[in-house]
Amino acid sequence: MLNVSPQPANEVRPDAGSTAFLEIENLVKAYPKPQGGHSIVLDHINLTLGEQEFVTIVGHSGCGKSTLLRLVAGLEPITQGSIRLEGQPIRKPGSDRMMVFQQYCLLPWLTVRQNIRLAVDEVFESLPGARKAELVNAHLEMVNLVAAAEKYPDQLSGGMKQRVGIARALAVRPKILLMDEPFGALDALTRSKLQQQVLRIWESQRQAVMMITHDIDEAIYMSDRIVLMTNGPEATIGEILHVPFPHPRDRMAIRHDPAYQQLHAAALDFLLHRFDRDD
Ligand SMILES: Nc1ncnc2c1ncn2[C@@H]1O[C@H](COP(=O)(O)OP(=O)(O)OP(=O)(O)O)[C@@H](O)[C@H]1O
Repeated sequence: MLNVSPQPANEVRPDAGSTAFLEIENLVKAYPKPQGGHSIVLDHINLTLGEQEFVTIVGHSGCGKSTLLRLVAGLEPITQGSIRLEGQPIRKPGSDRMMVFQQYCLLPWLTVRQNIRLAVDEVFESLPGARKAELVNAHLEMVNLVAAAEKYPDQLSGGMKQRVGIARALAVRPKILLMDEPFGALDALTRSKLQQQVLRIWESQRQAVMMITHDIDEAIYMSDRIVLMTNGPEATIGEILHVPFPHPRDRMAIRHDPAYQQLHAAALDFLLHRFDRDD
């Protein structure tokens, strides 16, 4: 039987074959309280990601998952500790770290093509126009949106909007893709199709991904490691589950593997028994 036993949370290693790429070390994030003092949201987070690794972050609502992603994106200052990408401390946002949000954040007055082109224009300012157009076309194709390229966001379904968001993020060739519940607003069927589509893209062009999800099946299907966070305040990494299935993955085939059931049970046990939460 495959080993899915959790790694101790503070001995986090990238997968074999990957180099240490993103390093989060003793990361603390605190926010000031209105009545004075601080509330610590994230407490001593240690995590290392390989440059081709797909990691999911799972934890109860409010534990600080989005905060962690925003810190990696450089959207907020860290309180203590460090985050380094290829050895360089992250201090501000950059096109090497692109975010995809649950709510699609497309500009409604621009077409699908223009939404993607805008990002390409901003990041590859000096690239010839024809080359930028090629990049946009390649990414429209990647997410099967060529036929919808001249449509506006309000003419698209939720799944199509999210595909635009993903194409826009990938078109600027980030070193790491940060996804905050990217399928959270979609119906089950669209969600399942888009999970598969994103996984196929990732399998063909491997890059570092950090993705937040509340869905254990999604985490097992898509990621190499599942980072389970303890409850907030002062949340930290409680456990990390290694997903042993090689890529490309077949959703139905892995579901029948005993290791799948074991992983599922381990994640549920963590969330429901060891770090339960009454909302
Ligand atoms: N700018 C801020 N100022 C003060 N507190 C904040 C700020 N941003 C987030 N928090 C607090 O940090 C905690 C973690 O929030 P965060 O959104 O990161 O959690 P989450 O795990 O992503 O939640 P969910 O799963 O519901 O999206 C919450 O208690 C939240 O109220």
